[in-house]
Parts: sequence; structure tokens; C-alpha cells
Amino acid sequence: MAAHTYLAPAKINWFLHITGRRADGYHTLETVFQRIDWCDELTIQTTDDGVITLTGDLSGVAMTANLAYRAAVALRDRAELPKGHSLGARIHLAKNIPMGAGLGGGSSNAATVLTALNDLWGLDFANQTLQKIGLTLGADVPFFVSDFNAAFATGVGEVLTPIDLPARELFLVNPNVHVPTAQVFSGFRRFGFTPSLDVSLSELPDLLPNHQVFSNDLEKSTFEIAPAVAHVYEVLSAAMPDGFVRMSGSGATVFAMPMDGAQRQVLDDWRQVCPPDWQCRWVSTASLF
Ligand SMILES: C[C@](O)(CO)[C@H](O)COP(=O)(O)OP(=O)(O)OC[C@H]1O[C@@H](n2ccc(N)nc2=O)[C@H](O)[C@@H]1O
Ligand SMILES: Nc1ncnc2c1ncn2[C@@H]1O[C@H](COP(=O)(O)OP(=O)(O)OP(=O)(O)O)[C@@H](O)[C@H]1O
Repeated sequence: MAAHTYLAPAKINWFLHITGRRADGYHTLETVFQRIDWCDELTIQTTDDGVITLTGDLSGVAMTANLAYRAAVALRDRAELPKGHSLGARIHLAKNIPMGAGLGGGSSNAATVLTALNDLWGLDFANQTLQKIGLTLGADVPFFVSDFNAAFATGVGEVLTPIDLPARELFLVNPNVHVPTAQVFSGFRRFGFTPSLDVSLSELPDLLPNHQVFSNDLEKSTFEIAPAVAHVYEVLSAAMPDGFVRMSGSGATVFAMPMDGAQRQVLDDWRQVCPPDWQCRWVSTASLF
């Protein structure tokens, strides 16, 4: 069968407040996810031989541990097939989104495989069902399975309410360090966390770039684990004293939203001196589809 190519976008978290901890150890949170136009690319061809393979940029992650591969297996396990019928797929992954970056790259890969194979295999599961399957793969997967450009999320990130946010240009800096999410969550408590928001969802879009109201409760834990992330945060904050600077997810990526042309120029100038092994880029939150 013909091969189909899909873009898997990354996300940022505009803020991330920890609101509690479940019995299973996962933390509940409130956050706003928004997609950005920094994408991985997946090419998928289906077969009826019952074999699923993943090739391309596996970046040291064994195929069977890769979230793109695990998504295909999870979906196939849920399919009720007529006797003798078997589902297979050849998946090729081209990575652009850095891993362990707080950008949800692996989660986005998983979501893209779920939605694409649901269509190509003719399974027609409802999106809500795909989100539930996605949640077994990672807390960010349900957002990427949804078709929301931006969403307010609670739970561990699976209770989603879409919100309309304006398209913005953001300056992202990833200092090329891999931050283990588990270690970040295990260490944040010492630094305290933000009380739950008391703003209505309708107020959120206008309030969002307000540095005082919205924070990321994981920042200090990540800064301690990876001082390079703290350095990026300090440099961008110094460059834009009244701008919006925030770490995304559990890091290592920090993003800045310039408030005016002068701040945009400052970031562009800073880009010229960005260390060669760091990834510094402008991205847009405009809807991709
Ligand atoms: C930080 C975020 O990226 C925000 O978007 C997500 O909450 C991360 O969720 P995720 O990708 O599912 O995280 P994983 O990398 O699978 O989780 C690694 C470990 O981080 C801890 N973890 C993760 C998510 C969460 N809400 N609470 C946690 O305590 C758990 O110990 C988990 O075993
Ligand atoms: N296809 C994949 N792409 C990226 N990472 C993957 C993939 N499959 C498995 N992983 C593993 O999952 C981990 C988390 O990857 P992912 O990119 O989803 O999270 P992240 O970049 O840390 O973003 P966040 O912290 O927001 O979840 C990686 O560190 C990697 O070891």
C-alpha cells in the first residue's frame, strides 16, 4: 500500500502548576499546552503481514521502547480483527525535535502514529478512545491526539479544554542537555509550588504572558539538575526584563516571548552568539492545519 507522510508538531507549556500527587506517584497539574511549528516527520506504510517495524532516527532508543513503535502495537492490540486478518506497518521516523527537551517530541510521535494508523488500518476508533490509548503511553499524548492548537489541561495532562490563543512568535533555546523527567518530578517539592489558578478560562488568553501569575513549578528542580538550563533562563530574562521567559515542561527548552520589536532584536542579536551545540530558533504557535 502507498506510504503516507505526517508532521508531528512539538508543544510548549505556557505554565505548569503542580496541584497534587496520585496514589500511583504521578503528579496532577494544571497547564496550557500549545503546538509549535517544530515538527518530526513520520512516513507510514501499512501491510497485512502483522509485522510492525520502525526505522530512521531512533536516537539510541531501542525500537521496541520507542513511543512511535509502542503506539502502533497498543493500537493493534485494541483492534478486534476478523479471523486470519492481521495488521502491519512500516514506520519511518525523521527526528527534528530534540529529545528530553520539554517539547513532547516522543509523545507527539506516538499520537501521530495512533491517529494515522486508526485511519490507514480503517479502525475508526473515536478520538476520545485514541486519547485513552495515548494516555497509557504518556501524559502528553492525549493533547497531541486531540486536534486542539492550544488547551488548558488538568489531571496528569489528559483532561483537556481547548482555548483560543493568538498566534505568536516565540524564541526557543535548548542547551543540548537531556533532562530526565522522573528526576525533575522527584526533586521539585523542595522548591514549593504555585497555588491553583483562580482565573476563569475566558480570562486566560489575555492574562497568559503574565510572568507573575504563571510559573513552571518544575523549573528550579531542572535548574538544579542541569545548570545550563538555569543559565539560559537567566540570560534570556536579563535580555528581556519585562518579557515573558519560561521553561517548557520538565525542560531543557526555555522559551521567550518578546513584547516589542526592540526585544525581538535583542533575541535575534543573542541568536548570533548562541553556542554552536545549542539549538536556538524562532517558532510560531500559529495553527499548522
Ligand atoms: C512534564 C510534562 O511534559 C508536562 O507536559 C508531562 O507531564 C510529562 O509526562 P510524561 O511524558 O508522561 O512523563 P514521562 O517521561 O512518561 O514520566 C517520567 C516520570 O515522571 C514522573 N511524572 C511524569 C508526569 C507526571 N504528571 N507526574 C510525574 O510524577 C513519573 O515518575 C514518571 O514515571
Ligand atoms: N519517538 C521518540 N522521540 C523522542 N523520545 C522518545 C521517543 N520514544 C521514546 N522516547 C523517550 O522518551 C523520552 C521522553 O521523550 P519526549 O520527547 O516525549 O519528552 P520530552 O522531550 O522530555 O518532553 P516532555 O518533558 O514535555 O514530555 C525521551 O527522553 C526518550 O528517552
